[in-house]
Amino acid sequence: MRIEVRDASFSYPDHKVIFDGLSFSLEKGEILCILGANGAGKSTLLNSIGGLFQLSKGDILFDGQSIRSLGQLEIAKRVGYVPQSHLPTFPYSVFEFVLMGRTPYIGTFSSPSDHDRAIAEEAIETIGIAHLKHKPYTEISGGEMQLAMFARVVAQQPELLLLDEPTSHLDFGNQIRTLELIGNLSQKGFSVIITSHFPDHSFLLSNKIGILKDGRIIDIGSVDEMITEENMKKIYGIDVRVAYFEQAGRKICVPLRQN
Ligand SMILES: Nc1ncnc2c1ncn2[C@@H]1O[C@H](COP(=O)(O)OP(=O)(O)OP(=O)(O)O)[C@@H](O)[C@H]1O
Repeated sequence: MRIEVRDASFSYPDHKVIFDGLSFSLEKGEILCILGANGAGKSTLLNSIGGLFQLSKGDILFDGQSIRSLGQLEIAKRVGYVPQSHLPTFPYSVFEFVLMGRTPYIGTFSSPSDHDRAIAEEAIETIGIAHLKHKPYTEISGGEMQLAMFARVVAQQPELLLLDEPTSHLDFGNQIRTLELIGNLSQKGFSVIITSHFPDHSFLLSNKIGILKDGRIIDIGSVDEMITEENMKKIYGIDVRVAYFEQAGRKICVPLRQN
């Protein structure tokens, strides 16, 4: 699905403007990684693209159609959202939680079909959490919850994935496996918008980068163009080195000692 954000602005009810006049687009199968300091407005932007927050100005278009004209069910089928974190309320099993990803496809008075169950099983296998399947969702760790949310969104089979720091609770291995999975999903045609606090991860995803600062996308471009020592200083206020690391066969971005 092609996504276009057109002259978008957003303010919370306290009238604080979070972003103003944002415009960018994303083609089907592309990954856009939004970088920005704490409080820059990354989550607010994802919530707006997912139709959870209403823009104060401008528009968001899915394949040329304004999300204002799409119903909640249509958006729920097309957009999969993995928030930064959430509080579990009911002790569903992990399997039941993942199966909920099928909700937009199940009629109000119907139950999940064998097909829905098979898709949930497959998503659980893909994410590698089969060992958690029967555990209550309220009794798993933060990282396991993040993986379960990822499985749920994979079961949902949306066209656009909105991932708010999807690796923030994950161990070193699961971070890399999740990034690879995101890369595979984009190759299958999923469009992905991801926020991250790890510029180095961008070199593993080789995606498009947008920098959100002072309520604007100050620049958008390829990883090589955007992950530079100057830009990292501009966003995070620290000195970093960006260099080609031969043994890894890729560029890396590492912070320097600041004093
Ligand atoms: N419900 C709200 N009402 C008013 N202001 C809010 C609300 N939620 C967030 N904000 C403010 O909006 C700004 C952007 O918040 P947002 O969560 O989008 O930032 P972020 O870039 O995702 O931050 P982080 O990297 O810390 O997760 C912040 O200054 C925050 O304090």
